[in-house]
Amino acid sequence: MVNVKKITNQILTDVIRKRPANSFKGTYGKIVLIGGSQNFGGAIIMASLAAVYSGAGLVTTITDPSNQTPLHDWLPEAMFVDWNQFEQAEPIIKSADVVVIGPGLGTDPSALTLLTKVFHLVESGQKLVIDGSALTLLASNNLPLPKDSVNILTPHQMEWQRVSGIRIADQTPEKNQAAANQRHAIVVIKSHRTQVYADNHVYENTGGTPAQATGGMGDTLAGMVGGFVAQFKDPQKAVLAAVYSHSAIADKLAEKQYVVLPHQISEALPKFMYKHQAK
Ligand SMILES: NC(=O)C1=CN([C@@H]2O[C@H](COP(=O)(O)OP(=O)(O)OC[C@H]3O[C@@H](n4cnc5c(N)ncnc54)[C@H](O)[C@@H]3O)[C@@H](O)[C@H]2O)[C@@H](O)CC1
Ligand SMILES: Nc1ncnc2c1ncn2[C@@H]1O[C@H](COP(=O)(O)OP(=O)(O)O)[C@@H](O)[C@H]1O
Ligand SMILES: [Mg+2]
Repeated sequence: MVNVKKITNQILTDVIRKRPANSFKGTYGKIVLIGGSQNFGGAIIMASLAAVYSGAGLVTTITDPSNQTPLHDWLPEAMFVDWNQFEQAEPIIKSADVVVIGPGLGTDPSALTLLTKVFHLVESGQKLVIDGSALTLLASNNLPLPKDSVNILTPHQMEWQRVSGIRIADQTPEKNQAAANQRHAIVVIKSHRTQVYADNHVYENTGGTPAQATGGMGDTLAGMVGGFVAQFKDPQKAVLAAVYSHSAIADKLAEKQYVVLPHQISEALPKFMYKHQAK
């Protein structure tokens, strides 16, 4: 039997450090987010919002040009690169600490081309968060994961079924762990009680509310995971802290509202992280 450990609020002070006085934006990581087709622009905007509001030092969003103006309306802090201009995107991807790919990426041939290029570009020392359409493309094209990066997959149960071949009804901790180990990846399987598979350990979240069941909630988590791993040393713990924070903020908001909007989670992050940073 696999031992499933609970993720509790202890993870917050373990991970969220007090910012050293002698620091600058470079201290908090360079992150690139790739996604947002013409129809799914909101997904990459929500993910980018989460990355900036969780404290990532420098954020660049590589997306369809139709998203430039709404991105900057929501988030002047993010830089924009047109995903059709790969020669501009390439050096930015190469120099990133963290790459998040997939929110609203879509699954057309140009999305697959972009995903494949990114998989070839990422190197050791980089962290790669693979979410949404990127997971669907990975599964339908049988793409091998990049070898050298730290790979973090954030599927919901159906995306995990596509990636692993394990049907939702059969997604037991034993089977999930074997599939995560085989991929040498940190896997966040999202559901009403999200589980994290990392380095032969299994963790289960203790928070979360049906008020979170709204489009964009996972895009927001992908941006948070990116923001946390960009800043905090241990990628596994950073992922656990992001998963916990995402639902803890939602639980708090849901005490007084029927539905929690993804951008409200991002907006609450700076105060939440301030409150729960290491003393
Ligand atoms: N505003 C936007 O631009 C939005 C864009 N989105 C993007 O749309 C693309 C497609 O993602 P979707 O997830 O919507 O579509 P998918 O088709 O990939 O997955 C949804 C399917 O999975 C099933 N499913 C089973 N268990 C589930 C679970 N625990 N959680 C969620 N679904 C489960 C659903 O019933 C549904 O049939 C992604 O790139 C995503 O990032 C979505 O995030 C929605 C919002
Ligand atoms: N009933 C629920 N209880 C707790 N968390 C939920 C519930 N429904 C959805 N969530 C959370 O919302 C997020 C949904 O992710 P995902 O399906 O990828 O959304 P999207 O792709 O629309 O952004 C996950 O983090 C999941 O854990
Ligand atoms: Mg999703």
